[in-house]
Amino acid sequence: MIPEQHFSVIIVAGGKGTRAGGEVPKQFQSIGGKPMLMRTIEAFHRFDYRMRTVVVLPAAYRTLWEELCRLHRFILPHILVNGGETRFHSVKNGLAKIGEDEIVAIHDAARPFVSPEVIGRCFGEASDLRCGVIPVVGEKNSLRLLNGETSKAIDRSRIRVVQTPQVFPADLLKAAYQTTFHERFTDDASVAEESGIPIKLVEGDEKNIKITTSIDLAFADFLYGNNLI
Ligand SMILES: Nc1ccn([C@@H]2O[C@H](COP(=O)(O)OP(=O)(O)OP(=O)(O)O)[C@@H](O)[C@H]2O)c(=O)n1
Ligand SMILES: C[C@](O)(CO)[C@H](O)COP(=O)(O)O
Repeated sequence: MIPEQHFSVIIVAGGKGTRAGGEVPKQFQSIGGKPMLMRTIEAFHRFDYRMRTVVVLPAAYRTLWEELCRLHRFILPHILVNGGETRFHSVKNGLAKIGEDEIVAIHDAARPFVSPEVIGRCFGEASDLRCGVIPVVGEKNSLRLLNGETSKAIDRSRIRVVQTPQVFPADLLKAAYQTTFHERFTDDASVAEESGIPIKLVEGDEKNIKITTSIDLAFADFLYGNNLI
C-alpha cells in the first residue's frame, strides 16, 4: 500500500526506561550497535520514506540524541517534541504537531522490530474507516484472574495482547486527548474509546515486542547479532 502525503507517525520516546535500567533510557541504548530509537524511526521510513515523523523525547536528552545522530550519521528527517510526565502527556505533546486532516500512527520507540506489514495493515484499515486500528496478538500462556486471596482460570482464546502502532484519523484522536489523564489510559485505544471512537483489531506480530526490561534488551541484541530479526 502506498500511503498519501498526510500519513504521519508520532514515535513516543519520552520515557525514563526505569525497568530496563542502564546509564541512559533504553531508547538510546544499542541494539546491534545502533540506538533503539534509530531502528524504530528506520522501520517507518522503510514502510514509506514520505511518512512525516514526530519524535517525542525527554527534554533532558535532546543533546544526547543530537550527539548520537552525529555519531551514527543518522539523517532521516524527524521533528523533535518534548515529552511529558506519562505516555499520555507525551502523545498529547506530539499530537500538537499533527494536522486535523492527517491519519496518524502512535508508536512506542520501545518497539523497534515493527514490520512494514503490520504498519501497512494499521494504516490501510484506518484510512478507509473512521475508527482507530490497533495490532494485537493472542496470548500463549495460561491466564488466571485474581479475586482477593483466590484466583480463577480464564479463557485465553478471548484475550488479545495489544501492540503499537495505533492508527487514527487525527481529528478524532486530537479531540479524544482533550480529556483529563487517568491511570487506566495505558495506550491510545483506551483514550480513544472513552470518547466513543470504535476500535478495530488487526493482526499484530509476535516479533513486535516491547522492550521493557534488561532481559528484553539483551534478547533484542541477540536477535540482531544472530540475524534472527
Ligand atoms: N512519559 C513517557 C513515558 C513513556 N513514553 C514512551 O512510551 C513507550 C512505552 O512506554 P514504556 O515501555 O513503559 O517506557 P518507559 O516509561 O520509559 O519505561 P519504564 O516504565 O520502565 O520507566 C516508550 O517508547 C516510552 O519512551 C513516553 O514517550 N513518555
Ligand atoms: C502502548 C502499549 O505498548 C500497548 O501494549 C503499552 O500499553 C505501553 O505500556 P507501558 O506500561 O507504558 O509499558
